[in-house]
Amino acid sequence: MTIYFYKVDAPFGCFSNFSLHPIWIDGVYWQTVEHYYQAHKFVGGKNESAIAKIRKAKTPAEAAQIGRACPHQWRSDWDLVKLYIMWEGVLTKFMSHADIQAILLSTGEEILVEDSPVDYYWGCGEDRSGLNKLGQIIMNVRQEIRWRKPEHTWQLKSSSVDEQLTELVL
Ligand SMILES: Nc1c(N[C@@H]2O[C@H](COP(=O)(O)O)[C@@H](O)[C@H]2O)[nH]c(=O)[nH]c1=O
Repeated sequence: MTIYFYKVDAPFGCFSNFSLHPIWIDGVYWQTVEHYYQAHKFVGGKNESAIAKIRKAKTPAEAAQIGRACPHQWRSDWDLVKLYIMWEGVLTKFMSHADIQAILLSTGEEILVEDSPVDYYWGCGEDRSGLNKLGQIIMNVRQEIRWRKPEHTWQLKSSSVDEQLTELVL
């Protein structure tokens, strides 16, 4: 069963980047992943003062509004780095908050889809044909957490460390 998420106050709303789960990255505090993601459009760009404005934005919607304005001021490599920035923010979020990490792991192998009616890159768009990059990142993070926390890795539970190493080497 595919799990669709989008609005923070709807089921699986904690998967949205707008959910109020702060993160610390490189000693810097961000109120939400959305604040972190939007601010990074301006790192090394022509208008670095936007970073502080986005960091202080009262809501993730406000952070997005500032971040989406003036695309000509974004860093020139934004399209190259945005997937990595998003992955880092989302991984940090689910590593930092045990309650939502448990919700993520409880989804097993279900497909996760950001059900945005307007975004065909991060979400699936109105007709659900979009790329769903955010859903893909969250599924990747789910697997990453299982690898980092072997107690969640049910596939490996039955075999010993020696057996696992042999499997990896062969
Ligand atoms: N959840 C959610 C949104 N979706 C988020 O917007 C971000 C993409 O922004 P951009 O790259 O600037 O188009 C990304 O984090 C995506 O998950 N947008 C919204 O306006 N409202 C919302 O409730």
